[in-house]
Amino acid sequence: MLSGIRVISFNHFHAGPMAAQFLADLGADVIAVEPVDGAFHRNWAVANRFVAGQSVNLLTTGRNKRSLALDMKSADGKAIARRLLETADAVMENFRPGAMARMGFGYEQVKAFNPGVVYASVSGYGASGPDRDLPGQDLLLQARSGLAARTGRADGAPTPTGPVIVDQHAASLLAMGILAALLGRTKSGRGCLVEGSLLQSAIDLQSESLTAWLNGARSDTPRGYHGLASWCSAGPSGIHATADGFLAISMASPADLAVALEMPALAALPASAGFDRRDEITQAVAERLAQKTTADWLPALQKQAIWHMPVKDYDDLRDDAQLAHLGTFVDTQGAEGEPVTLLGHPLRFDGAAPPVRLVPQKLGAQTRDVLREAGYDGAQIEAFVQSRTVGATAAPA
Ligand SMILES: CC(C)(COP(=O)(O)OP(=O)(O)OC[C@H]1O[C@@H](n2cnc3c(N)ncnc32)[C@H](O)[C@@H]1OP(=O)(O)O)[C@@H](O)C(=O)NCCC(=O)NCCSC(=O)C(=O)O
Repeated sequence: MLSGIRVISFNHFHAGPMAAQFLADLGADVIAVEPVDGAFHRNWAVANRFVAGQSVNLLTTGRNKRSLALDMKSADGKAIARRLLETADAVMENFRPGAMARMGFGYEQVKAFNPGVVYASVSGYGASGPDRDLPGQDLLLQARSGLAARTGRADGAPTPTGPVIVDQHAASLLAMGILAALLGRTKSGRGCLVEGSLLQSAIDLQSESLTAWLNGARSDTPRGYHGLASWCSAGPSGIHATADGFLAISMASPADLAVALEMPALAALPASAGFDRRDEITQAVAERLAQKTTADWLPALQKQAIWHMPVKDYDDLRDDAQLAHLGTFVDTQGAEGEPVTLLGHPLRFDGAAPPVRLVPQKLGAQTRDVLREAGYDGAQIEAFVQSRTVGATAAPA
């Protein structure tokens, strides 16, 4: 779909590499440029988090990309980068604001020699403003944005929602922005600067609850599902313990619950009681659910068409027939032939998910190929390797 589109990705950590991977999955030629010692996300893992010699972070975001190791602070590295960037449809980076410009390749600098370029940046807090230089990291932004304060148990401490969800959303938004800019360019001929931030991603994740709050809705419950979304979720929406596990119940009317859970006291209540008497209903339902196992409850909940779901953990996901049907997990071979399991691309096009064309590559695996394509000859490339301007893992051709 994006075949013929060249993306030069200067990303590290999660948000930038993940956004680049979306484009790579869709067929773009994504060249991931890393320092000659490797980017943080390639190297960041204590020993037991390396899978088959590669960091989990690289396995997560390295799919379908070519790897170029390049010292962007050396004169030769800058010359190579310049040559590559002249051919770029899109450039991506997620360093702190100003880092790319210091290396000579900020938006204005690249636009001067590649006027049609789409240039995409993710920062922690925005490219300008009082907090622009703060380190941007998922957990910090969950704390900063209200997400942690509103999540967790109602009576517990602020709780992050899970690993790197803010980065993941920032990546999706950035990929969407890049695609829109590329599409716009086909009509106008002009490129543009696309900027995202983890802060705005974290805010965007809370669009429903925050919009309600901004418009006057308040909850007595500081945290938990009702603290986060009380304005649109009636009791007993939430996760409740059964005798042997947990069940999510969502948006059920008291009358339906009365039948499914055999709670006659609920039968006469109007649907609005789910809001007006939420705490009372929630407590009663929680007590009732705890009396039987999850499996015991399922037939009645299904019969009454109550929206429900047993809470699953990762072990369950591997055996989930629907996920398998969707091709969610891709068992393949890593860069050295070792067995690895990757996540597949989450969208389908004409019924099929984009394939894994390239597993996450060793650092600099395509350095020589990319430099040859850029017009350098074998002797020049080996001289760059010797001087550590580039890092290359493949044998000289
Ligand atoms: C993640 C960061 C806090 C990491 O900060 P730092 O490690 O201090 O890196 P900085 O971005 O400040 O600077 C990167 C430096 O690397 C240099 N650099 C980069 N690429 C190269 C190459 N190829 N060659 C030579 N030097 C290079 C670049 O010039 C900068 O140098 P100098 O100019 O000399 O400084 C920040 O990058 C950041 O806030 N990024 C924006 C938000 C974001 O996407 N965060 C990732 C979240 S991941 C996450 O939340 C998670 O995984 O969990």
